[in-house]
Amino acid sequence: MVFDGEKILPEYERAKEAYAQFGVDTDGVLEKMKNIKISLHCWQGDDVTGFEEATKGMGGGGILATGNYFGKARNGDELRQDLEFAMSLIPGKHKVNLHAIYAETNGKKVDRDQLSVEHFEKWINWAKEKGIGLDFNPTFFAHPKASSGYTLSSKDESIRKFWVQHAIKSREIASVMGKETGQPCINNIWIPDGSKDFPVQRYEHRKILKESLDEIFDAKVDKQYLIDSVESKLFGIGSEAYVVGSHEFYMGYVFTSKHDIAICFDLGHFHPTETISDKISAVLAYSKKILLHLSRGMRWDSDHVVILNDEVLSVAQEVKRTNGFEKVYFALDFFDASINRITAWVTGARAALKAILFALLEPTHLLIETENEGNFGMRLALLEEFKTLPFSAVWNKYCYDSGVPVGSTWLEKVKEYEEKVLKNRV
Ligand SMILES: C[C@H](O)[C@H](O)[C@@H](O)C(=O)CO
Ligand SMILES: [Mn+2]
Repeated sequence: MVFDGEKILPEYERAKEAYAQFGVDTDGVLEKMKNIKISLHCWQGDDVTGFEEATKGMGGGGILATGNYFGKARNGDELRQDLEFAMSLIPGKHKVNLHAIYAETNGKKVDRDQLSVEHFEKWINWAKEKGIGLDFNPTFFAHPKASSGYTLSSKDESIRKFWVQHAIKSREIASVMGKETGQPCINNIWIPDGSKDFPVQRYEHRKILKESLDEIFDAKVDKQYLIDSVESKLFGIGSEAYVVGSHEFYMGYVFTSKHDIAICFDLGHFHPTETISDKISAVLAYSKKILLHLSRGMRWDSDHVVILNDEVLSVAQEVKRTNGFEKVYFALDFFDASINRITAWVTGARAALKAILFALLEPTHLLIETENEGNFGMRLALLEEFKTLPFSAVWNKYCYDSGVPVGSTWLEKVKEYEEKVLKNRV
């Protein structure tokens, strides 16, 4: 299929008219898309391995990338090269999300409680050069001090202190990343703490976690460019019965903390029939910020590649309908090692952007009118009609304007990259 200006532009003009009939200004929506940022998670590029020699491939903490597709990035340069290539296929200017295990320490063993900004210099310089923002995550898994299943909620004071120190260091690193790139850096805390079978002491660990979080957030770190967030989970591999940092735990924590902390909702971290979309307006009634980890739960797994499914669409619609684009931050979180990793990134990012564009193109004002009139039949019928407006012509225009491949043509570029670059990584 060939996509060029001669095809894209007239199709867009027709789509523009179709949307205008419902009072939607497509040019205005495309302008808004320029401000939409998705944080691209670096860990899809190497199956969450990281660069620490001592813990490489240690896994643990419920994090498990399955599959053995060739060509995964083996070091910082390869990972940055792959990210750059993926970003060249994704419309818009986005961010990159790092984990502490992606520190570059020049072959020196630096334990996580000793990490500092110098170990992320290459990432920061690269981000500045590309004009992209960075986000950050302390890594509480794949480490001998996490092998008991408890980190920040550990009863062993030396273990707990180690992880508190790691979290404080991470906040310091994120704060500098934000300042250096001139864009807020979100430092997200997710811990794997929990147990396989039913514990009898649920409260004790939660009390300890609360104390650890207080210590972490009480530490004086410049917050001008730093956004703190905490992420809950329902269960993980090895923590099927009990997760210390549950949804209720963190909701209570962020709403009662004296510090400004965002809650992170991972789409794969809830009961299979529970939706994030309904939580957005509930939380925005109390909080100014939400971080979303866009993922796709599949039975026991929470980390499949994002696709344009009902839930991702509903999430984007809720953000639009609550006027929440300034308050909700979008990040990707999945890891699939069974397919080309660039394909995974690009598919997920393009799906998320499609959902956001679709939501922005919604004639919401008409839906509100019918709802206020109590005409719910009309609301339902309009929602169905809007699904077949010529969305794809606007999406193609967005890709075209952004200078990235239109339609499925990006897959040819991935094939070339696979041949030229990925196949040489043995
Ligand atoms: C690697 C990430 O931090 C991790 O996926 C976390 O965000 C999560 O969702 C764990 O299930
Ligand atoms: Mn997550």
